[in-house]
Amino acid sequence: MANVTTTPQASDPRLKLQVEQQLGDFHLSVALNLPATGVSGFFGPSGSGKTSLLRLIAGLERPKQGVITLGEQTLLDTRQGIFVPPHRRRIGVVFQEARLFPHYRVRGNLTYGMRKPAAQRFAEIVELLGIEALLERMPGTLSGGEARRVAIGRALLSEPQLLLMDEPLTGLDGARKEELLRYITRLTQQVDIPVIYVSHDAEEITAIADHLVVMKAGQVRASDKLGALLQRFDLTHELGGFDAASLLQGEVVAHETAYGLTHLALDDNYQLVLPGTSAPIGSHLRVRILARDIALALTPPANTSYRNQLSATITDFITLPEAPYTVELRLSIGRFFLRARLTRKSWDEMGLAKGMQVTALIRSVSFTAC
Ligand SMILES: Nc1ncnc2c1ncn2[C@@H]1O[C@H](COP(=O)(O)OP(=O)(O)OP(=O)(O)O)[C@@H](O)[C@H]1O
Repeated sequence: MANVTTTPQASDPRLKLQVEQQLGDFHLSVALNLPATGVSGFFGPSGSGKTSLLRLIAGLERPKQGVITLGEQTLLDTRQGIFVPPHRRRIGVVFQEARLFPHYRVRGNLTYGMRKPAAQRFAEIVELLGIEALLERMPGTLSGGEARRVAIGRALLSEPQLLLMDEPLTGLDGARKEELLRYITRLTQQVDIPVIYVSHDAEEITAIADHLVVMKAGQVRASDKLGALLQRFDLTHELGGFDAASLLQGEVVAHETAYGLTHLALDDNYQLVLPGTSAPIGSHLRVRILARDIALALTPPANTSYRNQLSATITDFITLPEAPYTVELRLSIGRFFLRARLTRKSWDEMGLAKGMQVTALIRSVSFTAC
């Protein structure tokens, strides 16, 4: 797909912002550098300031004080009196609700505001979002998920240099939510436009984000690669608590079709067995595993139904004050890291300690591809 931006080094921050804003009793105070590529998730509880921050980036609000730059371009500099209005920022915004024009067909909604070069990409984007069959329909006849897909298509066809998505799955039921999340994930992998994705749902954000910004009470609590933040004990509560998880990425190397299993190579030494996927051999896949779905053994057990037995080292552990009877562990598996959680009783009885070699036992069904 055509690239609407120049291709900066991945390490170059694309969006830099430093803003202060008072909204009634709420004070937003944020300094951030976000990467040029991939999906940056804004995550935090309701009222932490995610939407307010998004509105500042889009130019829908003008902060009292701050600087926002996107690549080489200054969008805001209050000291120099620079404020680029929203329609000149080339930032696509997808809100919680689709906000389509009710009297235009889907095709008209998509082409409204479409920049000329994007016309060649029309068919490609329509296909990517699976909305070919909807082009002649009126917005009022679309389901919630379909309308969101059209809204995403419209934002993309305006050739944005940055795409903002504010809780695009809100209000959809389980199946529709999963379907739209799949479309969005595929889209963000194929369209070379950085995305900021706002959500308060830990599972949703870990499925889609590459970089994560954790917001709390108008401030940035943490900002880093998602995989790195998921390993942090101090963010356990924020990032899912009981559902704390790790991510692993690898290459699909085999499908056991007779048993509905897929083999994923993390590197030359480590392979995972997962529920079967349709991902082609050679493609890369990201999988999520909950800390509570990992068991440990001191030696590799024989005759077990665990399909994954991985040699691991305990690199760190902690007992969190909110869960005194469990032990949170970090395991290294080659160059990869996994979170695990055991009862304190197992930890004591097995005589576990930092630096010990163990076998991590994981059922194949515990992995979710994302
Ligand atoms: N114009 C405004 N005037 C007064 N208070 C405001 C205004 N806009 C936002 N706020 C307050 O700022 C806080 C942050 O709101 P914001 O919508 O950014 O949070 P959020 O993290 O996106 O929450 P949610 O997940 O519920 O959408 C809230 O307490 C909200 O009531």
